[in-house]
Order: sequence, then structure tokens, then C-alpha cells
Amino acid sequence: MEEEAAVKLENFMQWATALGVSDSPFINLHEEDGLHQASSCLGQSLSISYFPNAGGRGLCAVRDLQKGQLILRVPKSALMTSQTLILNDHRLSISLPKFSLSSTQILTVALLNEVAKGKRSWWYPYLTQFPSNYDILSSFDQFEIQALQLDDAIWAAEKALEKAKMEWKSATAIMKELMFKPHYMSFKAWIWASASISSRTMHIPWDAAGCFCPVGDLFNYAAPGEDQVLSGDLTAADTGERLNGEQSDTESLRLTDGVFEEESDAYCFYARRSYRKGDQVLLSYGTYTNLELLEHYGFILDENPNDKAYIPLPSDLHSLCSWPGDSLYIQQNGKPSFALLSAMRLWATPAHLQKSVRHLAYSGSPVSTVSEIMVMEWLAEKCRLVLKNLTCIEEDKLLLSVMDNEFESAMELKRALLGLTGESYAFLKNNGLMKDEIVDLPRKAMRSLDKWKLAVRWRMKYKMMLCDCISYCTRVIHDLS
Ligand SMILES: C[S@@+](CC[C@H](N)C(=O)[O-])C[C@H]1O[C@@H](n2cnc3c(N)ncnc32)[C@H](O)[C@@H]1O
Repeated sequence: MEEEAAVKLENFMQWATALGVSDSPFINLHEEDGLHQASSCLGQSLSISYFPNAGGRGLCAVRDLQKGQLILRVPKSALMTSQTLILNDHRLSISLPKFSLSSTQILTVALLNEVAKGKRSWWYPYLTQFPSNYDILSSFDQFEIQALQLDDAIWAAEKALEKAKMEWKSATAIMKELMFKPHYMSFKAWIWASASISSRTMHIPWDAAGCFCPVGDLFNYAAPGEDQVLSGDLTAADTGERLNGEQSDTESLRLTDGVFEEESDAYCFYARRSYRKGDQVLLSYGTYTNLELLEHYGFILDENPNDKAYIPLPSDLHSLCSWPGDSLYIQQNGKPSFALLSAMRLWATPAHLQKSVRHLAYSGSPVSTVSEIMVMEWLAEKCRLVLKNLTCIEEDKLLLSVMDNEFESAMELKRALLGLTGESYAFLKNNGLMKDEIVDLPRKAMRSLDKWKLAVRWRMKYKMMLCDCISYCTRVIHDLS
């Protein structure tokens, strides 16, 4: 199995090299003239490596890299887009204009259509490198969704699932016309293709669905540093959009280290910071909370400077200020966001005084000691209330420590989970593992375990932000009293 994967990777590298993908820091004119072809597309700046705790397969610096240096170039001819897939497929090009589909639906259908060709596809060497499954929110089942515990997160997951179902249903007519085999018509296949698009495509100016970028899509993610987030005073709404979404070109340039360059007719990647030989070279796909990362990419970060926790706020708060709702949150370090503090300070001021202190609140200053203490007490109490309705962090930690074990058989998994928590019993039942006759671990159960683990990690991070907020508020109250 491993040997087969190595052969497929080798074939892919040869294929990419022949297409002119190159990590050479210099654009070799001879190569462009076709006079000389590099022996491998990687090796001068990058190599493929495995990073078990930071995204799995990724790209590693083979030498010291300087910030801003060109590290990878993928010619336009190597990009897989709806356009390139349609151009090579007469039947697809005839069928598509008859249906009204979004750009993402078109790319989803085109991708499934291509995958169905197997080895006959020109893209086959590249397609073999796609993951066989994904953990994005729309792939969660009801048990995994409920494991998120927070209403907002459950709602986001249900919405993502609902959206995927609607898009799939409205594309079934074209898939029938194209005579897709049942396997490629299934919702499971649709989720696979749309997750591939969500987690692997890059922004291009000519197609909102983005493009697949061979080799370029091997970069794992690092959150943009604070300098990048703060520069240009971008709001969360500006930066939260997907890379291949509707961000303006200047924003994508500012926020990413990969960009399509018209002049060189290629996708170009630049080192976002200096790297030492052996470091993993990372890419910023954009600014995301952990829930957004889970929704679009199927993973979360243990340390995410852009993570946010939303809590229920006083119903009259929004009428007091002009801050958008999504700017009112608790930051990863437990501190209330600037907008949340400023809005709460106004809210804690008697109505007849609000006008005269508005300038203070809006400039980020406390309004009075009394209102500051009131705000901190209110926030701490609300966090306690939210936490009261959730499982405790210790229980989540215990679950995660058990889930981290390697399980060889269904019996081992059952023994580890049975009697641990009500939820772990529900997991076993949901995956049919309570039946005595189950010996081997079904793949489906292992996949569900991965997603359940992501949900538990996500909710634990959320609870930790609330606990840190309580500590922060308590400290402020203590200092002011
Ligand atoms: C564009 S691909 C990156 C390459 C990918 N590791 C591969 O082997 O194809 C994006 C996916 O890589 C994984 N990933 C990227 N960055 C990660 C990180 N910092 N931590 C965990 N997983 C990450 C996620 O599964 C994500 O959906």
C-alpha cells in the first residue's frame, strides 16, 4: 500500500515537472524555451515532508529561505479549473450551458466527471494525490454535530450540511444527463468533491470557484500574524472570507503569500517569513476562527490568534452601538474584543449619561469604575452560565486522552469508551459497535472518531476562552476594588 502511494507520488512529481512547476528561485529562460527541463520540480527550495502535528503532508525548506523570496511557481497550464476541465470534455461542455449552476457547483460536477475517468484522465497523476476523505463540517453526521455542544456551532454545521444537500440536489439533473455512475452521483461523492474545492482551491481572478494548484496545494496553513491582521485595519468580516471567495485583489495580496501573477502567467508563492532549512513552509489561507477552519478546511489550530468565542449578549446592546454583531466577541486570550468592551461600557451606563460618555466608550477607555465593574461582573457571570450548560473541560480532556490511543480492534475501542461518559456510549451505539459480532474496526467508525475528536477539541478550546475571560474579568474587578 505504502509502495503504491510512493509510486503515485513519484508519477505526480514527474507530471508536475514536465508541466514546468518549479521551486527554483530563478526563472530559467532556457526552461521557458523548452531547451532544458529540470529533473524535479522540487529540491531547490522545497521538498515534500510529513508533519504529524502540523497538517500531515506538507512542504519543507531544503535551504534557508528569506522572507519574500519566490519559492514556487505553477504555470497557468498546470492549474486545474472548471475552464480547463470543460475544454477537454465535449460532453461536459455541451451539457453545462443547459443547467443553471453556481461556479462552485460547476467545478464540483467537472471534478467528479474527471475523477470518474480514472487513469484515462489527463489529470490522473494529480488526482491520485487528493485525500480520500475530509473532515469539513458538512461531512459531520448528527452525532458529530451535537458533539460541538454550542448552539452557534451546531447551527453552522447544520447550515453547511443543508447547503451541501441543496447544491447536490440541484445538480443531480446534470449528473444524470452526464450518465454518472451511482457512486459518483451520491451525496458522499458530492461532499468529497466540494470538500476538495473548499480546502484545496486558490483564488483566481477569472473564476469565483478558484483553481486547483498542483504542488501549490501541498502547503499547510499558519494563521496570519498580528501584523498582517492589523495592517490596513481590516475587520473580521473583511478577512473572514475564503481565499477563493470574494476578497478584492488587494486584500488577497495583503493576506496571502500565494497569488496568480498575470505577468508570469503563473501562480507564484513567496516565503511569508524567513525559514531555516528543515522548517515546514506554511501558507496563510486567510484569517479564520477555529469554527471557520473546521467548516472550510476540516481542522482546527491549538493556538489560533484569530479564534473567537461568541456568548449571548444583552438584547438591548445592539441598539446602543453601531458595532456589527460579529465584532462583539471574546478573544482567544479571554479578553473581550474592543467592540464588545466599548458596547458593554455604554450599556452599563445609565441611559441619561450615555450620550456624554459615548466618545470615551468608542475610544476604548473605561467610562467609570462602577460601569467597568458592572461590565466585568456581567461578562464573567454570563460565561459561567454558558459553561454550566456544557460538559466540563476535564471531561473533554479525559475523552481526548482516550481518543488519542491507537485502537487495533472494535473490542479495544469499546473497552476504552464504554462507561466513560454518556456521550462515549452514544458514539459506540451510533457506530454499531455495541454488537458483539463486530470484531474489526469499521473504517466508518474510525472516520467518525476523527470527527468526534475534532468536535471535542473545538468545544474545549471554546470553553477555555470563556474560562480565561472569567479570570480576566475577576482580575480587573480585583484591581478596581
Ligand atoms: C491545501 S491542503 C494542504 C496539504 C495537505 N496536508 C495534503 O496533504 O494534501 C489543506 C489541508 O491540509 C490540512 N492542514 C493544513 N494546515 C493544517 C494545520 N496547520 N493543521 C492541521 N491540518 C492542516 C487540512 O486537512 C487542510 O484541509
